[in-house]
Amino acid sequence: MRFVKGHGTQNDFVILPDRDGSLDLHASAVAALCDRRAGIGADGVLRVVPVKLSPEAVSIAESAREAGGPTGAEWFMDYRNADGGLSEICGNGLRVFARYLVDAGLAEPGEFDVVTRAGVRRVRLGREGDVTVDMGAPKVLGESRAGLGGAEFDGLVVDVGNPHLACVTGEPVTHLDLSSQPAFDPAVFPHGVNIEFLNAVGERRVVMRVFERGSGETLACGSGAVAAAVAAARLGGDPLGTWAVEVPGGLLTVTLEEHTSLLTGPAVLVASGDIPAAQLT
Ligand SMILES: N[C@@H](CCC[C@H](N)C(=O)O)C(=O)O
Repeated sequence: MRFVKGHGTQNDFVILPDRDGSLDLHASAVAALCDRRAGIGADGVLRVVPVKLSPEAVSIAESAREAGGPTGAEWFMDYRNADGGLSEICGNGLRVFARYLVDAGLAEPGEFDVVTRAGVRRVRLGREGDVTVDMGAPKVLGESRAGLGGAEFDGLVVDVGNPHLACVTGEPVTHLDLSSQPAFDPAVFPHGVNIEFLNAVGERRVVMRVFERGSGETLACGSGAVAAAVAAARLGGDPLGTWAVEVPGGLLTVTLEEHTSLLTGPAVLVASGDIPAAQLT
């Protein structure tokens, strides 16, 4: 099977074009592909499947339509974490997914909709350059705490379609040891959580690191950047506006609007090749 490798601010993905919807992707195969020594290596997998060939995507698209949302999305981003688990959304993955569709001639540059497990999301891109994705309206659900290296961090519980705990540390985050899972309250996050640690470094600018559910520390997390901007904006007293989010893999821009949020950043395809069928079983 063909694959393409891409990344968005070094949050990297194996893209699997599944144009006839026939790929039965198991968690073990995803984990093997994402293995950085024995596999291709990635933070996650993006299966590219036509909406009409995925019953799951058809039902998500129908719900969106019934709620008065967009119609006509042709592609489903079936996102999997590096451990093989499913997630609702991946902001960086969605940019890379859109870049792949345009690059492969499966979509025209401009604006189009993509079905994700978090709902239908609009993307905007040219033939090259940055990609903007509409991440929907983040929901603040309360507060919780993360534990790391014997310290406790207060955080904001933010739903960006997937679960986040955004902790504003008030001090540099570069020294934090994110080599193992930070502690969190499983009663608040029964399905796990993505945990961001962030520090304000200027006017509407934060530095962020993240420990992602199912992938460990990654060099960027798009939905995490949205959650980080929400937490920082809340502390700053102005919930709307544009934030620069510096991550180890580069720079993301998040615009918080009244009814939605926009994530902008690079999306790059770096390689392609063939995966032996035996690797996918
Ligand atoms: N890297 C992603 C988020 C991927 C999913 C996440 N690990 C989860 O389990 O929810 C992003 O850019 O948003």
